[in-house]
Amino acid sequence: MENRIHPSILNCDISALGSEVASISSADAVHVDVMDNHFVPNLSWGLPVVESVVAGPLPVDAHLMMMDPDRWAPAYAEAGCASVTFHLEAAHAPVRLARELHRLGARACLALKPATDIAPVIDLLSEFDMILIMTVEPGFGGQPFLDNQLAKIARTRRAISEANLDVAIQVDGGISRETIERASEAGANVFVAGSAIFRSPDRAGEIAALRSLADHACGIR
Ligand SMILES: O=C(CO)[C@H](O)[C@H](O)COP(=O)(O)O
Ligand SMILES: [Fe+2]
Repeated sequence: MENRIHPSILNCDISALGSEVASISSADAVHVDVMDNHFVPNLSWGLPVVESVVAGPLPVDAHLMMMDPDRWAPAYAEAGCASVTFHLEAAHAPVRLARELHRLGARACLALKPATDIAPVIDLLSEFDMILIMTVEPGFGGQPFLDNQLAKIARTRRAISEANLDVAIQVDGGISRETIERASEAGANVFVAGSAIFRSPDRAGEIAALRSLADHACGIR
């Protein structure tokens, strides 16, 4: 499975959104964090900002950290996001919502906070294109990677292989040159990195370095 790098623009310079996104054009998609100050203790932006990122050069991976995604997530698919990620902890009917996102032409992704077990949703994996295993508590960029999520990544990858499914595993939070190999070895293949990329003076170089480390760690050369 191909490794993908999705820079998070959470801590980019929003006053220069166009050139900030252009600076990561070698990435596979741009990860846009939507926070509602209820599901997480932080507020970022909503649909109008996401729509302006959709108008840019990269596919948009929308990470919705919000209550009641059943009500709000379909609008992000309608806006043209390539994938829409909602949290299991906040969803009322995750399967119905995944099917609705697919009907609207987006990929559907299910996110789990660090304390949420994958076991109760193993039988639902076939409904999703991607599972997001949070490697920090959602809400803020720049937090340290939680190694205690590696076993969950490995369990999820095993379950996907055993069911012979083609489901990506995304990791988000604390991904850097120091941590990406561990996540890749455990079975992740889509890597969100915010501060590691946006704090780098050479963003294209950082994206290439992360991709290369992930490729080597899982055996792609
Ligand atoms: O979802 C998120 C936070 O809830 C962000 O995508 C994530 O934190 C990225 O930032 P960093 O790479 O700096 O940890
Ligand atoms: Fe995120």
